[in-house]
Amino acid sequence: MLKIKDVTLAFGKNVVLDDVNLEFKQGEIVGLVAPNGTGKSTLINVILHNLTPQKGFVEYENTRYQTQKDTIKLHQEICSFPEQSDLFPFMTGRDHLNLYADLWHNSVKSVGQVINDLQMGNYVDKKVQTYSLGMKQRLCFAMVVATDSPVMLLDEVMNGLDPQNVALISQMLLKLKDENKLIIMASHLLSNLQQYADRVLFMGKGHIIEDLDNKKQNKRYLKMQSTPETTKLLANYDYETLPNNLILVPLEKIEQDKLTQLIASLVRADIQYAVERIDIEDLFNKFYD
Ligand SMILES: Nc1ncnc2c1ncn2[C@@H]1O[C@H](COP(=O)(O)OP(=O)(O)OP(=O)(O)O)[C@@H](O)[C@H]1O
Repeated sequence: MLKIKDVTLAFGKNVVLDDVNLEFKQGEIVGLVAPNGTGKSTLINVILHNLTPQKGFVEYENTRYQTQKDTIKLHQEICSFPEQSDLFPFMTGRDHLNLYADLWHNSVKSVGQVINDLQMGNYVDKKVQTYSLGMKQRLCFAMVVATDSPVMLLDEVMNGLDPQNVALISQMLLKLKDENKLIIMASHLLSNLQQYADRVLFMGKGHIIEDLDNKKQNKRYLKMQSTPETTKLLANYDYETLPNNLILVPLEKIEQDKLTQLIASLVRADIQYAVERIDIEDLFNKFYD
């Protein structure tokens, strides 16, 4: 179990984390979602001990960052996504993977398997200086996988990837979850996160403003754009309008007859609608006006 206990971190007067408490379990994919500059990377840096909070602590499997020995132990268990600028241009991708596997004493997962899983065979033996942005990004992710560490912190792992690579990495994340890894990832790719995240933490003003169980979003809504015509049709219904002008009508509150009537009037007026769950993008619009 990874615990964040009473953590407060401020840069001068800018309180980025204000008494934050969180617990994370193995086998969980957790998305960190918030607008730019809210504190996602700061939270990841606190977990890594790159930043020391003014108050509170981080604890993993009953160990805190107290002594140098603790820090070494925790850094064997937690691996973060490297920056592309950390790569060595004159080394090959395979050299990087071997380096990370060695540093984290991974003797279980073979580097060959990681290369196969991430379809890197055709370029992994070339020097990194010949790689495109997307190839480097895939290598950085593969380096984390090669550590086989139980906790993986991924800050913007999908940046710069084409849809096929996004799908490949998403598939790999599910495999890692099956291997009982705890994966915490900051991402702005909300529809992608929705496909596999177990939990989504929305951050704002120093706090976790919503801790969403993404697997239990069963409620369905009738969704449509807000226009004078739709608001007139909905005059006798309960609904909410998000800042992006999307109307959400909760279906659980409408009787069957009234719903049939409403849908018939939407069809007659040629108004586009959908019946869906509330998605992460809708919630983003709701929370960040
Ligand atoms: N080293 C630092 N010194 C001073 N302020 C900092 C420092 N690092 C981050 N901040 C501030 O902390 C706040 C949170 O930044 P952080 O990088 O954690 O946001 P983020 O949610 O990860 O943003 P993004 O989506 O842009 O990556 C911002 O106001 C930022 O300016």
